[in-house]
Amino acid sequence: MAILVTGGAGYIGSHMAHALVDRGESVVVLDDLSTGHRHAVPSAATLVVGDIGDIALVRSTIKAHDIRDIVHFAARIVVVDSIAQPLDYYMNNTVRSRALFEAAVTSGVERLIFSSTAAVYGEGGTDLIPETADKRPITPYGRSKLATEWMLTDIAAAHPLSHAVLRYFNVAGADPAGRCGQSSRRATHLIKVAAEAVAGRRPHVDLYGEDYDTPDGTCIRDYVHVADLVAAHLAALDGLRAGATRLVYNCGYGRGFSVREVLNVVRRVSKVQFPVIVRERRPGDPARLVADSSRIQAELNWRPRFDDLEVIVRSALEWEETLARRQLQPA
Ligand SMILES: NC(=O)c1ccc[n+]([C@@H]2O[C@H](COP(=O)([O-])OP(=O)(O)OC[C@H]3O[C@@H](n4cnc5c(N)ncnc54)[C@H](O)[C@@H]3O)[C@@H](O)[C@H]2O)c1
Ligand SMILES: O=c1ccn([C@@H]2O[C@H](COP(=O)(O)OP(=O)(O)O[C@H]3O[C@H](CO)[C@@H](O)[C@H](O)[C@H]3O)[C@@H](O)[C@H]2O)c(=O)[nH]1
Repeated sequence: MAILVTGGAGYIGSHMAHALVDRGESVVVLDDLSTGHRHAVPSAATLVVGDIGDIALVRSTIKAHDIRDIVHFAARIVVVDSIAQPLDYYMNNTVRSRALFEAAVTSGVERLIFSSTAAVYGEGGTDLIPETADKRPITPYGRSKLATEWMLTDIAAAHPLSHAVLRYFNVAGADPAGRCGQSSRRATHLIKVAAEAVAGRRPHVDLYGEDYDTPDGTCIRDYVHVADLVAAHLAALDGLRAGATRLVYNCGYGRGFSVREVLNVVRRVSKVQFPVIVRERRPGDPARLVADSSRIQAELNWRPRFDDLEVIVRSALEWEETLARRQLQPA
């Protein structure tokens, strides 16, 4: 019996794959390596290179490895790209997820965890966002994920598929054991981009907009350490295995930091004064997204261990150094 991790060669999925191996599970990763890396997959896991939309491949993988659980990370994730390439985002995030779900329900998979996003909420407003908040995504990325959530809800109402929907806020940092981290070929995430600037891999950081209706005019996000996020997945998996049929949780800390604050922390921790250039707003950026994560804390007893922006930044910087050392950073 094994657990299938789609997108397990990617940033978050590889951390989950390591955590599952660490606790003695048999892990199969399905990844097309479009943005993922072979080196991120734990050596104890089986890597199947292929597409989640390939129903025959997914079915044969489920059968060959007696898969009962799927953790579904595979997706396109760059919000601004989704605005320029909506067809690609709906295809990869929604249509191919449908194929994966069909293969799952017709092959007797019992449980599935889906990577959703704070982007389903759209403009977050000034309060903490609970799971019950209105879903008004403002980008094709957010809509492609919300459509997939709805699809999963409908499928699970008709078929015996217990599931968890985890809506991540802004994920950052790296494996505390130093085995994996964010290795994107074309990084767009703020902390990763700033870490690349510290490492001298980019000349400056662009700051997208300082005219938002926030205290310093820059966007506010809730940055969550990838190790805490993985712990939330393990708790959700255990909850499903213990009999829960549907779980929906925000994954964030409930504390927001502005872009300026994040860049200041990166400069302070790294002691590198990389240049910051103020640009126009980036399309698709809500002013503020901060989680109300009381539900996952109460129901799964999720207790973050790394909820400190300096710790997150330090972890991202260390991974950037590791990448440089191993010369794994992409051209
Ligand atoms: N990074 C964040 O801050 C964040 C926030 C909210 C939600 N998420 C969600 O978390 C998940 C993982 O994101 P990530 O940051 O690790 O991104 P990532 O790009 O590092 O990982 C995605 C992985 O999926 C693979 N993949 C993509 N399409 C595939 C397909 N059709 N078939 C097989 N493999 C495919 C890629 O090769 C890659 O390894 C995504 O679903 C994303 O929407 C991420
Ligand atoms: O070089 C950069 C990169 C980002 N930002 C700003 O930093 C903030 C955070 O941006 P980013 O790190 O790209 O994350 P988001 O766009 O908030 O989106 C991330 O977080 C979402 C959940 O909130 C996920 O769903 C997405 O996959 C993930 O990309 C935004 O205000 C950006 O405009 C900059 O100013 N300069």
